[in-house]
This record gives sequence, structure tokens and C-alpha cells, in this order.
Amino acid sequence: MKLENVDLKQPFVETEYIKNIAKRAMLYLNTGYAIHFKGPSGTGKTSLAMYIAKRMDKPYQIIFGNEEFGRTDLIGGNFGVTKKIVQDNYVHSVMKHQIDYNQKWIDGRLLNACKTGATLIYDEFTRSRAEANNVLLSILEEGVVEVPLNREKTRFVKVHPDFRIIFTSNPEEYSGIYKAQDALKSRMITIDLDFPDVDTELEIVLKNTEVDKRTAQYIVDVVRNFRESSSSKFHPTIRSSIMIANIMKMNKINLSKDKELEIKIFEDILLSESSNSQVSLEEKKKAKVLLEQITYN
Ligand SMILES: Nc1ncnc2c1ncn2[C@@H]1O[C@H](COP(=O)(O)OP(=O)(O)OP(=O)(O)O)[C@@H](O)[C@H]1O
Repeated sequence: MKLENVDLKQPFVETEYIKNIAKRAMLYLNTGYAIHFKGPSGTGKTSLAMYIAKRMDKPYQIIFGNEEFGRTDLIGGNFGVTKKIVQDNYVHSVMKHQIDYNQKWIDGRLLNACKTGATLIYDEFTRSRAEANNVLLSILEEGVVEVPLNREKTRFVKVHPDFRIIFTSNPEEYSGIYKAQDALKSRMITIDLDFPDVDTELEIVLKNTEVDKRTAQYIVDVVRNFRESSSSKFHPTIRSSIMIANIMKMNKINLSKDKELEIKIFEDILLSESSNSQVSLEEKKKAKVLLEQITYN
């Protein structure tokens, strides 16, 4: 299981658009419901989830959905088989291998958050299989965690009243995404996120890079024009704008000084996002022509 302590040192942009979403999310969480940010890659779901988790004023953790996840990764399990080499008391040249099966139960992040009343972000939860995520049903519905003791026995742990969970997910048509079970979806409030408004996108680029405002505005305009007017296969994310801005700033590339290089940078970044792996060569060529038109305007 990949887990990280959340790093909230990253600058966070709070425009009216974001404030509105955050306000609703906090209302639902404060009432005791689980929330779910769903939307295309790079629309700011994880950043928003982290920001909200921090505002809950409770300890918070993040786990990342993964198709290899099992119940043990979320709840915990018995770990620790130790192997000892022991010297025989009588015949010193004889060594005995002793395997110690004294296993110890270790709580998984989900169980730990349920016990301690922490806020848990389950990022991209639909990358995990339904068999792993099923454990969430009783947590969200009955407020209990089913913890298997052995093959026959299960114990039930009561969920702390302060426990909260924030889910994020990408649309189902993305590769590596499982359909979330209806039973699970009906136990959370889903807020659909799309690309933010132009002011928010511009602020995000400015906060994440040290590029000047004129350059940031130009990059955001080109990226948004391309996103909105190209075939549906190309949806460059805010990440692309941040990358282009960083490249321009760090390499002291001035706008319009070397138009050819500028267009190539846009092409390389905007056409290489992972969601474009299915795009044919022909479509890429058309996209390049379009990009050239946008950057010359
Ligand atoms: N409100 C914000 N303030 C500052 N930076 C932001 C904000 N929203 C998004 N970003 C930046 O935009 C980029 C994409 O955001 P993020 O990773 O949160 O999107 P996502 O929707 O979770 O993407 P994915 O689905 O691919 O994981 C990141 O570099 C992030 O730092």
C-alpha cells in the first residue's frame, strides 16, 4: 500500500470557484457524510481534498487506490514471521533453523483512521477492486469496521464519531478504473469537478511557478483554447500549463522571441499527456496544426 503524509506546504489557490466547492464539501463532511470529488485528471481533485482535510482540524492521512489492494491493505493484517538460527547446546557445529510464527496484528490506514477519528483521503479509490473497497460499506452505513480475526471469526470495531473520508476518482472511461459499486456510491456525496474557470487556472499557474503574469496569461489562454477547440481526445490539464510555465521561467524563454521553440514546447507537453495514448498519428498532426494557429493568434 502506498501511503504518504500529506504535504500541505504547496501553495493553494482559493478563488470564488474553489471557495464555493469547499464550502459545500465542508457542510457535508460536518454533517457526517463521506464526500467524493469526481472529474477528469488534473482538475484539482487531490489538491482540494488535501486542503479540505486540513481544514477539518483533525489528523489526516492519504491513501492511493491501487488495483493490487486487498482488504488487508485497508484494514490491516497479521504480519511478522521471524526465522532464527540457533546453535545446538550439545553439538556446537549443528545449527537449527527456528521459525517463529508469533504474528502481530498491524492496523491498516483505514482502520487506524476509523479508530482515531482522523480524516482519510482515499485518492483514486476506483483504481482498487470492489473486493477491497467492500469493507467501506459497513463503515459508511453502520459505523462499524469488520475486522477478520481468523478464517472463522470476525470482530467489529466501532467507528470514531470524528472519522471522515474524502474520496476522489477519475471518470470510468479512463484506463485502470473500476466502476464504483452502486452501494458505495449511494453512501457518499459526489461533487463533479471540471476544469476550473480561467481566473482560477491563471492563479494556479502563478502560485505554482514564478512566471510573470503576462506569460502565465498567454500559456493559460493557449492551453484552454486548445482544450476547448481540439478533438475530445485532447484535454490538457492544469499540470501542462504549470510545466510550460516552469520551462519558460527556468530557461528564461521570452514569449515570441523564438516562436518555433515556443510552439515545439507547447506541442511536446500538450500532446504527451497520458490520456492521449490512444490518439492516432493523423489526429496528432491535426492537433499540431491547430496548436500552431492558436499560438500565432
Ligand atoms: N487550488 C489549487 N491551488 C494550487 N494548485 C492547484 C490547485 N488545484 C490544482 N492545483 C495544481 O494543479 C495540478 C493538478 O492538481 P491535482 O493533482 O490536485 O489534480 P487531480 O484532479 O487530482 O489530478 P489526477 O486525477 O490526475 O490525480 C497540481 O500540480 C496541483 O498542484
